[in-house]
Amino acid sequence: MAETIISTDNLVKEYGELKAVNQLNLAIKKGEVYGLLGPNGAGKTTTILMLLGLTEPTSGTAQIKGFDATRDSIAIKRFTGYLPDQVGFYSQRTGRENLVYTAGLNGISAVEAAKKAVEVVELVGLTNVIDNKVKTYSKGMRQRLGLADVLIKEPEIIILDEPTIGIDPTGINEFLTLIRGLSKEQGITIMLSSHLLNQVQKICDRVGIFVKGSLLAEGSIEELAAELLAQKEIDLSVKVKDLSDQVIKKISALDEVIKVEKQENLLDEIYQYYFTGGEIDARL
Ligand SMILES: Nc1ncnc2c1ncn2[C@@H]1O[C@H](COP(=O)(O)OP(=O)(O)OP(=O)(O)O)[C@@H](O)[C@H]1O
Repeated sequence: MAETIISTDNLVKEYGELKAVNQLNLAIKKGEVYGLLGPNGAGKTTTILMLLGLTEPTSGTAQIKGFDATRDSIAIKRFTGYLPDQVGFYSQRTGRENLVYTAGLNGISAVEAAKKAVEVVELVGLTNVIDNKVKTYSKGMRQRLGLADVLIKEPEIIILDEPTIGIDPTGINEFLTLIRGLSKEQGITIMLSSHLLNQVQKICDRVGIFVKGSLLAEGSIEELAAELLAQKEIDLSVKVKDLSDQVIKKISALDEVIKVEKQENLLDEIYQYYFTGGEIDARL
């Protein structure tokens, strides 16, 4: 069994009356891709900031590789890369210049940084544009450059906060594949936050469902689905405009759908679908 590399113990963060993070206990294993899944405001960013020692817990502790996040944050930064949701680059400088500059800030010599920059841009697929100014990069390319910026430090752990926001669908798939590859091919432990289940389920070994500062459930997507949905019929009501009989027929034909029932009133039409779980939303 792999060792625990990221952990929190009854971690709490309060902002006045608000409990942004409430008695959080996490244990993330070395080499895992772990997804913190929750809606906006659930406390994901606050948790990440506490893990990195960038904000102090109200109570409880956060540790990475046995180092306390509050007391030993400098040690943690040496082996942990952090990709925030908005990565700041000098837009008038090229990708290469930005990488070499931040590598210098991390104590890497100019010669070494120049060499490593070539390696990491190859890994993230930016070789062709590395000498273009960052202002010409798309959001997806900026995220890749952000990842290159993190990789240049050769981290053992990478923490990403909502890494796919603003990227187009093709870019999202490529970026997620890249992240998964880093974990599986290089053994890097990945923790990422997201509010999008379909993205988290694509790449994460385990997922923690985080709502209003608390972890509601945790496990692989298969375990969570089994636990939450097994043998349960879900009654789903959807308000729609101009839904044709043909679409209703198609929905009825899905394996998961037990019954489709149309209800009408004067103001709107409500369609109810009964299904046993699974990927109905993705397939609609
Ligand atoms: N510095 C702060 N001062 C006061 N309240 C804060 C502060 N930072 C976060 N909060 C509040 O704490 C709660 C959790 O915020 P957090 O940013 O951690 O959520 P999140 O899950 O990352 O959501 P999002 O994706 O929207 O950032 C929110 O209600 C937020 O308004």
